Amino acid sequence: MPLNEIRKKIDALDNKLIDLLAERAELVHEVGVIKKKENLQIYAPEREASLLQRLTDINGGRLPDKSVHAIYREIMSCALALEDDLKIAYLAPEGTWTHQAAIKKFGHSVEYTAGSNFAEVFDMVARRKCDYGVVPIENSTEGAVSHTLDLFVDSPLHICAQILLRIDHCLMAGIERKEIKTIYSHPQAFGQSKNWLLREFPEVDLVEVSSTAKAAELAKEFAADGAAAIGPALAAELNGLSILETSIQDSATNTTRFLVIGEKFCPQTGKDRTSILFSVRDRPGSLVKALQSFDHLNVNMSKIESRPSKQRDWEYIFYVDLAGHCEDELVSQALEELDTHCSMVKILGSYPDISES
Ligand SMILES: O=C(O)C(=O)C[C@]1(C(=O)O)C=C[C@@H](O)C=C1
Repeated sequence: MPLNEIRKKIDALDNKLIDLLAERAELVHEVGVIKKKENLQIYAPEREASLLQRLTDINGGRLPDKSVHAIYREIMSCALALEDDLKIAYLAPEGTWTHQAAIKKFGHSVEYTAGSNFAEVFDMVARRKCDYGVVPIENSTEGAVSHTLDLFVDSPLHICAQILLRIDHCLMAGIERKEIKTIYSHPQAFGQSKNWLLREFPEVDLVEVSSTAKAAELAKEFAADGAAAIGPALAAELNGLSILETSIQDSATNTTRFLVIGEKFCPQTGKDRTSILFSVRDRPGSLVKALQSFDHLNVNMSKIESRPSKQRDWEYIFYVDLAGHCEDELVSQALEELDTHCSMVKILGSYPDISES
């Protein structure tokens, strides 16, 4: 078929797509009206998870599932903006990995507000200045983000979704590689690129700052003093810096897990994850007995972290992730049993256990 004929067919299809999208938007508007009347959450991660799964199941065309998901991410982003002016809090400045994780989950049509640190992100959601916040919880090479874990202890917020984001760090600067005297970055990014830094820049000063995007801003500001930064390519672009090397992290599959925090839990989807925190009574065997609650009921525990309680020296709070939803029969029984061995149990949230980054 000649090119102009094919383009005519594409135009006709695009006209149909626009009509279909408009029809979808009408229905989404109706959903929004019902949700507001019944005081339901506008963002419905359980519905998004089942919708994306259904698209994967029916997709038999040339487009890979990843592309279909990306298109629908933006369609659902428009829906969220249409139903309400959804506001999402992330770690400032623009271009941080947290910002990129937030966009991966909520798309480009919702509003974003930057907090200067993670405590402020929690606070903006708790004070209802934002509907949801995005915070990192763990990295596949560097482990837990302890600051986020600590913030959950006193927060009334819940976890309603998770985001997995592949992290590819770049070395960026406004100067040449041989002129670099100082490299700025976030401690997690330094940790994720440790071996590369020791090999390539053993003599250079490493300065920790609050985010990788902030590091890029400093690399620009102090270029004349020999400054460079480690962080996302987007931060280089936003600050007009050159990328001197890509993919410098020690693990090729370096991935960070982020959490979406909000006021309410997410309903069951059939493939969920539950995050809890607890502290045990100061008695022999109490931690073992607490953990046996999961084993007895065959509930899989996928993660455990401990943090100082900050109330008394050598007293700890444990963070555990479980397979299943807290309303699932076995998980709920395991949590009841756990309660009998603990001085405190807090369910942080149950949310869809997505596995693709
Ligand atoms: O079904 C809903 O609850 C909607 O609000 C619609 C919709 C969609 O566009 O399909 C939009 C946002 C939600 O997070 C999930 C789904």
